[in-house]
Order: sequence, then C-alpha cells, then structure tokens
Amino acid sequence: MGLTVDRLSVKLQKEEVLHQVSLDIRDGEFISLLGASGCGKTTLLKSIAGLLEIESGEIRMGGRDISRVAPERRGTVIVFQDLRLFPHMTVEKNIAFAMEVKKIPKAERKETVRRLLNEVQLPGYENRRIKEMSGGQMQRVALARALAANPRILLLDEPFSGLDERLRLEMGALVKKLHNERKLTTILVTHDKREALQMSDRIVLMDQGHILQYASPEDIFYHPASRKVADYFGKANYISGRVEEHCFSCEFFEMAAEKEDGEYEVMLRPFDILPEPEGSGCLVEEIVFMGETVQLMLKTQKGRIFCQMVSTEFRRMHICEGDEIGIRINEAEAAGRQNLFKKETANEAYCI
Ligand SMILES: Nc1ncnc2c1ncn2[C@@H]1O[C@H](COP(=O)(O)OP(=O)(O)OP(=O)(O)O)[C@@H](O)[C@H]1O
Repeated sequence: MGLTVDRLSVKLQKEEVLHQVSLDIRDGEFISLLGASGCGKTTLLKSIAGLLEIESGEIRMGGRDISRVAPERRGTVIVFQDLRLFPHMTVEKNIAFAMEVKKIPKAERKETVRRLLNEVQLPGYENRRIKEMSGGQMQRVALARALAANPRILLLDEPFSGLDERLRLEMGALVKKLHNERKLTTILVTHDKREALQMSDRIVLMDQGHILQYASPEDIFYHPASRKVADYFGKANYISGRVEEHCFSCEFFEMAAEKEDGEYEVMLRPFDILPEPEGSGCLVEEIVFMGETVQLMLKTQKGRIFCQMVSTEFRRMHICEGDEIGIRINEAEAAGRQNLFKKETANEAYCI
C-alpha cells in the first residue's frame, strides 16, 4: 500500500520536532530512515503508525487520509528496538496475543503461530519462554508477532541494533525476504548507513526534523544534494575551482559543468584519487592498512587529500610514508557525477 506523508509537522512537549516533512513511498518499497540521533526518525515512524498526535499535515495511505485513523486500523505494525515482548509468556502466547484479544479460534491461532514460526525460521519454538531465548531469537519472535497482524506496512525502529554483526546481517536478510515474499511496504529506522545502503530501495536522510535528501542508495551516495549529505555517507575531498562558460576548472583537471559561473568545490571520493608513484607534489603523510583497502593521507602545498585504494594494487606501487608522489584524478567519474557545490568558505585548503 503506497504511503504519502504531506507537509507533516509534529510537536513534542511544545517543541516542533518534525517540520513540514513530505515523503511519497510506493507500494512494496523498502525505505530506510537515516540520520543522527535526535533528528526525528522515530517521531516520523510513530506518526505513521498513529502513535503520536500530529500538529499539521496529512498522512495518506492508498490516497486515503489516515491521519486520524486509530493505530490498529491503519494496516501498520511497528517493531521497537526493545521488542516489548512478554518475558514470562511462551513464544506462542506472545505471537498469538493480539489474535486472542480478537477472539480468533484456538485451532486457527495455533496454525498461524506454527506458520509464522516457520517463516521466521524458529520452527517448533511454540512452548519456549521469551526469557530463555537469545537476543536474535527474540527478534524473530517480535517479527512473527508483528506479522501476525497481517500488516500492509511494516515499521521497524532499529530492531537489530543490539545484535552483533553476523546476527544483524542474518536478521537483515530475513526481513528483506519477508518483505519480498509478503509484498510489504517496509520502513526501517537505522543509524547504520551500510545497512541502509544495502537494504533499501530508497533512503530518507534526515537532519533536525527536515529531510536532507530522499533518493536511491546509488543516487544519494554518488549524487548527494549537499555537502552535508556527501559527508554523511563517507569521507570526501573538496577541491576549489571556478565555473566559467559551462566549464569547471581546478588545479588538477577541467570538466564540462552545467552550472552558473562562480566559485565551486568539486567533491571527490577517496577512490577517485589515484596515487602516481612517479609523480610529485604530494607528501605521503600517513598510510593506514585496512585489510581489503589502504588509506593514504597526502599533503600538498594547499592542504590535504585523502585517498583510498584496493590494498593489492597499493602493494604493487611500493609507496612508503615520507615519499613524494603525484596524484591523478579519475576525471571521467568526476565529470559523470558533477558533484559541484557552491563554495561555502574562503578556506583554500582541501577539506577532508
Ligand atoms: N516524548 C518526548 N518529549 C519531548 N521531546 C521528545 C520526546 N521524544 C523525543 N523527543 C525529542 O524529539 C527529537 C526527535 O526524537 P526522535 O526520537 O524522533 O529522534 P531519532 O532520530 O529517532 O533519534 P535516535 O536515533 O536517537 O532514536 C529529539 O530532539 C528528542 O529529544
């Protein structure tokens, strides 16, 4: 079911926490809400679920305004970080709780629980008590309980944040599988940009109650709308230059640019800058071995440049700290991406 959030504002204790947020989510999309702590991700999720009163704006589902529809009648279900399971009850009781309230016959409840436990890969766990389960198993039970409501929209508020890396990946894969099989629309709140990039059809990057950018993982990474977005997704170099008559030029290269004349900075990711052992002009200040990749901090006359490359390629270059080398910019990539931002500071140094 498609979802539209239209100029939504929400106040919490008289403070406006969401400011006119608008968002269109297509039926069956997997969306991540990403952003620093306190930017309003949970508030947006809870507003969609109907758990918070909204100040102004509308939330529409399939074109119908649901802003004033009770939470249990919206077709949404939310899984919180703390899962909110009943620790002394069995798995079956936890999952069947809402069905019991709705007076669904016992045999049907049992069959639904059995099927859901299979779906979340916990077959046969009906009689286990929650307090006797691992963190990962509890997450699966919470998911099964959410799915028991047969939601059209699944809302997940950082449900994997307490898990170790391996379990996080496993749970992520399970959620994606359930999302695809059940043709759900899923909205995941996360702090983890890698998780958002891997799992989502589109990412909403939020900042202080506003949306900075709403785009596909590739677009938001390669075509950030601002320096703030670019910096959020990883290290970046900003190199000053000028656009004149649709051509951007800086110390290192030139490229065609569809911008008005003026001062700009081109954003280059560390992988766009290639060391040239035979060249000159850059002092190798620091080499950091990261396993699959190597990071190099280079000092030029004007500032510092950060570059990163695959470590097997780096080994062949025989570069050491203290060496003087040159750099080459991957000009085709830079021209293709057009990451040009209006110059914000008078600082001539490259920023990292
Ligand atoms: N019940 C509340 N009363 C007043 N202010 C609140 C309440 N809950 C949250 N806030 C404030 O609203 C803002 C947004 O909070 P929210 O929980 O939506 O952020 P978040 O992006 O989900 O953060 P986190 O990633 O830390 O969970 C924060 O400044 C927070 O302090």
